[in-house]
Amino acid sequence: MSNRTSDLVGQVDPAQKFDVNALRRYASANVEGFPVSVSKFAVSQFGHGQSNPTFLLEVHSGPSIKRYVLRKKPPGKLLESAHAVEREFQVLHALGTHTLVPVPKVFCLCNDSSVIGTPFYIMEYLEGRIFIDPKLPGITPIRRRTIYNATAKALASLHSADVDAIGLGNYGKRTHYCRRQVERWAKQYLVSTGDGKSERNPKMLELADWLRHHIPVEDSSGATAGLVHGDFRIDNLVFHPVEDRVIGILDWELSTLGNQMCDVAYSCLHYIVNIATDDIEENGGFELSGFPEGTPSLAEYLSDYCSATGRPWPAAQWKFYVAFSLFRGASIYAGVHCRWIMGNASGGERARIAGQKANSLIGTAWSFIARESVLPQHPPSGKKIPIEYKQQLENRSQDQVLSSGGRFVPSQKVQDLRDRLIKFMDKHIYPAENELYKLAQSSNRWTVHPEEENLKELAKREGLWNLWIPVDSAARARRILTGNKTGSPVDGTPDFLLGAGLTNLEYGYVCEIMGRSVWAPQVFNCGAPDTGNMEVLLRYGSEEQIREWLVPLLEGKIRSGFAMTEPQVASSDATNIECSIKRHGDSYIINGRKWWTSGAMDPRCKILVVMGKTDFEAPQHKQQSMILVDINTPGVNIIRPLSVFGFDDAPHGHAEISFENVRVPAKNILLGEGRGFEIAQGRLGPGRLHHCMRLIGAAERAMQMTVERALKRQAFGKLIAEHGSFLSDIAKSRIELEKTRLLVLEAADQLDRLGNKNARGTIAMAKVAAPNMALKVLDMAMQVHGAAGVSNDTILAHLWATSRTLRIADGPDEVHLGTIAKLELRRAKI
Ligand SMILES: Cc1cc2nc3c(=O)[nH]c(=O)nc-3n(C[C@H](O)[C@H](O)[C@H](O)COP(=O)(O)OP(=O)(O)OC[C@H]3O[C@@H](n4cnc5c(N)ncnc54)[C@H](O)[C@@H]3O)c2cc1C
Repeated sequence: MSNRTSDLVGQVDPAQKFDVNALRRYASANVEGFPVSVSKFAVSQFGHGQSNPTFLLEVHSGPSIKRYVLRKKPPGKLLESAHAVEREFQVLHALGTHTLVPVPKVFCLCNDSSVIGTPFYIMEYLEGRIFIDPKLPGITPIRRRTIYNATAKALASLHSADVDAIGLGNYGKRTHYCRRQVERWAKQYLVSTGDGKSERNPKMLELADWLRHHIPVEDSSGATAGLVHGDFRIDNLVFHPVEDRVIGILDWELSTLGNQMCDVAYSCLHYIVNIATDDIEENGGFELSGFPEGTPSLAEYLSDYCSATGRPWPAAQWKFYVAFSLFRGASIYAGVHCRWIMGNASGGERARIAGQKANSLIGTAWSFIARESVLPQHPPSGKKIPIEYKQQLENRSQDQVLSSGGRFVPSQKVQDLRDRLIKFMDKHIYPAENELYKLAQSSNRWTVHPEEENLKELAKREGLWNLWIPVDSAARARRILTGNKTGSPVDGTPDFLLGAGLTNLEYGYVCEIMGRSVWAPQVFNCGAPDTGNMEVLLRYGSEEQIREWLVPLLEGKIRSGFAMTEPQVASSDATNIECSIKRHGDSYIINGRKWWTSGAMDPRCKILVVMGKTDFEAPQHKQQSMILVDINTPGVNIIRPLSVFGFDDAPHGHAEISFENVRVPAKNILLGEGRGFEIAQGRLGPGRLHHCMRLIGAAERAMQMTVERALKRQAFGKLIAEHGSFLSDIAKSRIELEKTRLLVLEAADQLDRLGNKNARGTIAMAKVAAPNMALKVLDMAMQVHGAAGVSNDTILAHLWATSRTLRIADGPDEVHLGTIAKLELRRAKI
């Protein structure tokens, strides 16, 4: 069984209390995005872990609650070089900024002890699961293997960090790590034991001698050197709330540069000894007490690590590394016990038995040294990959399209962007979903959650911004904004606003990831209807329109709406539209009624693209025009928000709006009178495909949730995953999803190569196929989730409602089917 991170907190230990008001003042001045008006500031303490006291900060501001984690040095006199929170901050900052190693984001470091008594830092709170017991009780055997594999991969990822490239080149000395460590922990042991302290064990001093004489040669060459975590155990990892992958590696107090095999051995100690917090028995590890079903053997775990890092098999040196880890553990426990005796250990009563645990580890080290063989000469054969491991590899290939060639294989650049997006979603979007929903369901629903704006800034900084902008449209904007005739990037241009230079096909691979959450697209400034409206301005906007409206939209400072559909006429046929746009001197006067103007309820919405008729007598497709209307213009009346199966999509919303004698400057017309249809075609092609791409992501999330659920829940004596009907449903869903993904990518590719008009048939096919596929997959997912699936406790119902609207919005299925059929018949006639 796992613990939710939030379950591990309790009241603050009286010995650890500090000035909460001083902390609050400091945080509001130094933590970016810290709420301005705080109604309640609650502090609780994490009970798990015994070294640097760690606290949960809950900051209430109106209906929203933000959570942070604070880590500080313990109060009182401390052992030299221990509890270095400054170093923890440094390593977390470097890894979080420059690598994909899963770590919580850090906000600020305070070295000033006058604030709360000791230095401290504040970091992101990760909502997830922590497995305190390495036996993983309550977890199905097949998931145990995945969790262990994820652990080996997390260790491999941190060991693969290029410390010189990320500013940690001087974080420690790389060579002779073990030699220095043996001396350090021997010395620490002496300091912690003796008169009036923990009782000294002579076997520990002998153990230090044995280690001094068996240090591996690689320790002096630095061959196994790099970033070392120093306390890498499964209970220092936060796993995703439902998925079996690591989202955060915690507790970096002992990190440094050095011999990474020490980390590896330490992460395996539960195979050798029972390190459960309140058990002091010797030699009680998995190898003796038995493996919980599904757990990989030590050799299999090591082999996972070695293949992820490309490390040689460590059979020859293994005895040293394990003995050293036990030795170091014993010294740490002796230190904890010593601090308990002196009355300043965080971790309270558990610290009391730490002296006995130290002796137990010393005893285990000597029995391990006495063993004849500690590891097979070679890693286990890779021939028999367990089914669940295979499954994980297959899952991986859904997220990491392997670059082994083929037509729809993204470039390295796109793959990198995709990886970064996946990490961003894991770290920031999924954990924020609940908070965002809470506000969207409260009486303040039509306000923007500050976290959404914070995430936008973060996405901008990480270069995950405006990725939807096609290369050609970016070039036009660049030409207009910089006067550079070639449209190629030049120094000083606002280039970060103009996307990553992706084609529509390339965008398909990344947009799909955003579609996994209804909240994600706008965080990356890639949400509808803004992208369609920005596309209109990029392609057809005058220089003045671009400067006034496009730039703030690209910056994400404002949002927009697209007002075409009207309640009184069948708007799937836009020739029916009745809204009038009449020229009067230097102005146009607009009169009409629109509904389903998405985004118009959003307080950030400042501009509407309105479609209406400038000439009711002109040929049928020349009557319509599009015009820009500032939403604050007199006569623009927001009548009500509409809802979809009860979801009003606050704060974005879908508005009914009346336009009563709305006067706008004539220069607001787009492209010219009678050009509305032409613009609509340009707007709708890519916009439709974006919907399809996001629907692939929604279906992919549903598949993932379905599988996870089916592997956890039992009905009639077996897992849902073991029932035949489920197997058939999930397989069929996968077929549907993959077919549709290929069709959507094909349409995007045709859009790039053939243009909007010539790609329209395939775009229409994708527009019909994608929502219908997503609905089927989501329906299956809801079925597997039972009643929970149709409730708002999972995201499935909202994703289903959104997918259902896309059989109507941006053209009902029948209209697209008509287009496909017409083209098919025309082809037959040729
Ligand atoms: C959540 C949501 C968001 C939206 N956002 C926007 C927005 O931001 N801006 C905007 O302007 N509009 C928006 N819309 C409106 C949407 O684009 C229209 O609803 C859509 O174009 C259909 O128009 P209509 O509702 O008038 O249906 P109608 O045109 O009345 O059509 C009703 C039905 O008639 C049938 N039908 C229509 N044409 C044919 C045909 N050729 N052959 C056979 N049967 C046919 C279909 O079954 C169709 O569903 C949104 C809609 C929803 C649900």
